[in-house]
Amino acid sequence: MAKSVSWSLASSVHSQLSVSRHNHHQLELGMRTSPLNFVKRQSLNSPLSFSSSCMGAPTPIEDTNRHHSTRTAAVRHLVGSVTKTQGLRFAVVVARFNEIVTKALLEGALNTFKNYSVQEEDIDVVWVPGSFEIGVAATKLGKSGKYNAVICIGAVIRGDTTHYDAVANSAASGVLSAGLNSGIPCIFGVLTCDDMDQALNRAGGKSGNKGAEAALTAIEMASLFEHHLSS
Ligand SMILES: Nc1c(NC[C@H](O)[C@H](O)[C@H](O)CO)[nH]c(=O)[nH]c1=O
Ligand SMILES: CC(=O)[C@@H](O)COP(=O)(O)O
Repeated sequence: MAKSVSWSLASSVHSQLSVSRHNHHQLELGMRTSPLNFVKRQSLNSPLSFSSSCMGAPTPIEDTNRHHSTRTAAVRHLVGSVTKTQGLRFAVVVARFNEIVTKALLEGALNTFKNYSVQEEDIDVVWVPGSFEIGVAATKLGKSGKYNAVICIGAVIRGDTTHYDAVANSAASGVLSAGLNSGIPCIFGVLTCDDMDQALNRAGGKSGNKGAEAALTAIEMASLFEHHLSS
């Protein structure tokens, strides 16, 4: 049986995960300049080159981290692959409240699925009135057994009262509970913003598209569960 051993992880899985996710984002935006350019170029050429599915000779990523590294063949690192998407199924729960924002987030998510070869017939989009309702729908979808991951999209924008805090906190804990109770990754793609400008900037504006990032997270988690954590 093939063992899931990564040779290239050095100081921490988490640090490279964040670098890699950032890379995918940058890849979409076409930006390649960064102090971490060398490491990033590795991942740009070979998405998730540290992935458990990529065996072989140590990579330059490892060499750059030699002093922090505790490389050993006995340690297994299990990481989802964003390139192994075949057969993965996703549900996207979208809140209609602040629809101008949530539609743009959804579009970002669907574009990412397309870019990573997730088939349209493997995606269901489920609409709910507001972010408060996302959790219960995500729980139902997660428990249905039909999906490898559920993406939750909403936009909570601060008003004059404390209502914002109630809706934002409920949305976050609802999505968290949905994942924990269903055992299916439920991804938090709910914006919590002070004003509409902040929200639009994160829905395809100058701060990127959080829906696209949520979709990439969903793919990675779906792959992790399907290829490494299923019993
Ligand atoms: N104010 C926002 C809401 N409010 C609506 C609630 O989510 C919910 O639908 C209602 O309280 C009925 O249960 N929803 C958002 O998504 N964003 C907001 O800014
Ligand atoms: C999420 C919200 O808080 C918002 O729509 C409600 O606004 P307000 O606090 O002015 O009632």
